[in-house]
Amino acid sequence: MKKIAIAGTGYVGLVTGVSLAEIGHDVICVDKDKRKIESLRSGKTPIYEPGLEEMMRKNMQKGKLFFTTSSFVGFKDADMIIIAVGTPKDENGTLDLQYIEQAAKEIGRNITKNNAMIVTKSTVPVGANRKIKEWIQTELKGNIKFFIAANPEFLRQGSALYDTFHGDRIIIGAESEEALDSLEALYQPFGIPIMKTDLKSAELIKTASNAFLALKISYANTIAGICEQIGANIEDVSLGIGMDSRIGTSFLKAGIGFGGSCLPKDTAALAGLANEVGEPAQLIHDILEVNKRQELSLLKKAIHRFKSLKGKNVAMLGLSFKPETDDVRDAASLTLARQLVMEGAKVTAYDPAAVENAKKVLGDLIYYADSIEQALKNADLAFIVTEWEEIRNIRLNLFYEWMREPIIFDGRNCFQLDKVKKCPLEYHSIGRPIVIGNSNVKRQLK
Ligand SMILES: NC(=O)C1=CN([C@@H]2O[C@H](COP(=O)(O)OP(=O)(O)OC[C@H]3O[C@@H](n4cnc5c(N)ncnc54)[C@H](O)[C@@H]3O)[C@@H](O)[C@H]2O)C=CC1
Ligand SMILES: O=C(O)[C@H]1O[C@H](OP(=O)(O)OP(=O)(O)OC[C@H]2O[C@@H](n3ccc(=O)[nH]c3=O)[C@H](O)[C@@H]2O)[C@H](O)[C@@H](O)[C@@H]1O
Repeated sequence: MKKIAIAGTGYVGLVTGVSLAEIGHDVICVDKDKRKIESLRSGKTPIYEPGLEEMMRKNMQKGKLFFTTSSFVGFKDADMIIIAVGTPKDENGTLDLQYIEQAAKEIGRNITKNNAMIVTKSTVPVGANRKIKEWIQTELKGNIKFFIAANPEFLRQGSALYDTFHGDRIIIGAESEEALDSLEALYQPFGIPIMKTDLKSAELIKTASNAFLALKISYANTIAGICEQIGANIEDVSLGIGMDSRIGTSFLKAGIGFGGSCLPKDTAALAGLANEVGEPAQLIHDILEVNKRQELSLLKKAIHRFKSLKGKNVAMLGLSFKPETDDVRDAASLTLARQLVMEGAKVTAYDPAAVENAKKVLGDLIYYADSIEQALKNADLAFIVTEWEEIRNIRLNLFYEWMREPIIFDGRNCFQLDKVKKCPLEYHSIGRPIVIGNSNVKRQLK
């Protein structure tokens, strides 16, 4: 078994570290963030990810998994170091490599083992692994040989552990056969198909994959717009398109747009790369344009419906960029909340996991509720932004019971239209006809 160090204990680093410990390696996770490391040492994961905390504690108890803030302690005698630090968007929309550079230099200063493998899991622009090699080399003491490899990560937040053990493929890119073979051996126990390639191809596979997923969503959202104009139903249209096995049904779900820390950022990075190398790539720019419009499409419908939202009590159900995560990075909820407030609305939001993170971004711009009921009480209209199970399972009559006016703008098409029709609701969704439900309504919809 190898001694493996991980730089960065975010979604990717922590899940990777826990999973490698689970298959028997000795893992030490290094992070600059003292609070995170303290929390991890006490057995608490700072992120919400199903099954992760239990597996982490088990491996800590077995003595297979450690956490430190010290690069020296983490990297000094590691056989392999996996870089999993963040690569956020910089002000030009490209991937910011400052944390990668710091980590690479710390690795260079601290590695002692000859033939150590330095593996980059963070999503990086094409060419970054070459830079990583140079950054390590500038700091190396003595004549230590090391290998670099690109090993992009494809896990999804909310199902990160499941994806690590059941992913579709593992991509490894390296300059030498030795490095490729060593990584192949590491990943064989996961029983997932492994593809070996060169460094640049591995790097490009990552951003091109995320941009393709984003493309499918923007395509579905574009078709949803057409559905609204002609009175068709996007749910059926997407299903019908996706039943062609060459297309596939996944990632064709129309909604309020894609968010999260990766799809928007990686699509922008790919568009940036195309610009940089002088390759026309309007298609990739359009993916982002469609998404920007989509985030505000429901708001437009609400403004059209009410003429003005000034003074309206608006309930917002869901803040995270998708269910089963507390992450609000690039979530549609943020754009929508800000815009609603600009329109003069009073917004009260509920989310089962993401309120604390949303508060860090939105502060007291909006109100936060402890329950769906509290958010909906006396609301003039409600937006559904994230399809948490709890939200999908609301008994439809409760909208009527709790809200001042049961008028819903559903950004995730949570409810079937024939069920809505039986309830006293006004229901607007994405790519489907507006439904004015059962007229057995005590209050007249204004
Ligand atoms: N979140 C996701 O679902 C996925 C993310 N990725 C990519 O993986 C990378 C990491 O993403 P996340 O885990 O979401 O990031 P994150 O922001 O959750 O975590 C990054 C961690 O790195 C730490 N860090 C920064 N500089 C450091 C250094 N020099 N040494 C040690 N630790 C350092 C930070 O304190 C932070 O805890 C990004 O490039 C991202 O694009 C790839 C696939 C999935
Ligand atoms: O590089 C990354 O970080 C990861 O980015 C995405 O994973 P993630 O951001 O966790 O979330 P997704 O499940 O892809 O959802 C992204 C957004 O698209 C939206 N979406 C997804 C699917 C769909 O059909 N329609 C749709 O609007 C979701 O609501 C969400 O806002 C990819 O799915 C992962 O493979 C990749 O590893």
